[in-house]
Amino acid sequence: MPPVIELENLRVKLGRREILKGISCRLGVAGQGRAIGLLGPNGAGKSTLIQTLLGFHQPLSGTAKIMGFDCHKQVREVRSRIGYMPESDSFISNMTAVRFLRQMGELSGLPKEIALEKAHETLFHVGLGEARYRDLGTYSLGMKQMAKLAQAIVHGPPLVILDEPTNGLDPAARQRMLRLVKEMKEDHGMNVVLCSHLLRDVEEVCDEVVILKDGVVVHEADLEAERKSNRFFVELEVSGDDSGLLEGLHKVGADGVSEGQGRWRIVLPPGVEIAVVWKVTAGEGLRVRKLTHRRDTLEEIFLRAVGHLAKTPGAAAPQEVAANGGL
Ligand SMILES: Nc1ncnc2c1ncn2[C@@H]1O[C@H](COP(=O)(O)OP(=O)(O)OP(=O)(O)O)[C@@H](O)[C@H]1O
Repeated sequence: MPPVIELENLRVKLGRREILKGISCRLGVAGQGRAIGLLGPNGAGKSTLIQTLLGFHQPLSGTAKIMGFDCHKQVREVRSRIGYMPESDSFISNMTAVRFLRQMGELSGLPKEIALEKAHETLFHVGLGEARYRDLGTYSLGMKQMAKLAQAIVHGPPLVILDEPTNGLDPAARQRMLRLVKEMKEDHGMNVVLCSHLLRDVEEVCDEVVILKDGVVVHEADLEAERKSNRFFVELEVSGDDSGLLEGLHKVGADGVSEGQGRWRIVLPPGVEIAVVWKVTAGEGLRVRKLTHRRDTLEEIFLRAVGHLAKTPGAAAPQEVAANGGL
């Protein structure tokens, strides 16, 4: 199956600065509803990449393709297959939602009557049915986000790019937005690119992630596969002579790093249960003072990729970072 997005040594220059510095990756699978998280610290080049996919920037070299179509040379083919929800508002404020959506549908190639029908249908779908005849300028922030989502999907594109879709939403509205995104991929087979600073959102809906930093891809991860693998990270504190602990761990297929003073960081591979840690420590005659375990989170994957966390468990982190679920 061909990828939905295919980047081949993509370089993009804005003004005199090279922003994307040779990006190559294959994301999504045509015909399968998958969500791709696009992550990166501020200034990494995410918006530039999105704008290049939408055909606004001519690559300095290399190519960007969507479903096999070149984003620069075949803009019309590409745009008819993409729905785009921008981060900033892009409404005509004294226009009703239904009229706005009909126009966006028409601009995306739908015939007039079909565009009107789809406008009504989509506004009901995102929960704005009752407010569809109101001017967009009177909408609350949450309603505006939903209207932006609606205009991105009104023409039923196979690929939807969402830039910070949960920005400014309260918890209930955020859940509704994420549920709609999941439905888009699971029930309608759409591919979704989700660009967000909220790793929790990406973790909740995405199947794969690509992390950019300074215009290059620093990490790609298949979250689906990571979720299936049962890798556990264990933080252990023991008292007693722990000089034989590492060997004991290796014997059961686990690995660990001593942080000194009885503190250990241990990685358990798939299929190895936490109980083995108790067994090994008992075998070594050690007293367990503390044992906590958790899975590798997307936050850790992200921080490692952008260089804020040590690459191996137990090694000192080069920089302190706030671990609050956002970037
Ligand atoms: N028109 C432009 N001319 C020159 N440099 C630009 C232009 N637009 C953006 N840049 C620079 O390109 C770099 C990448 O910007 P971009 O907006 O793509 O990053 P981003 O990952 O989307 O960041 P953020 O998360 O803050 O939105 C930044 O350093 C920015 O200052």
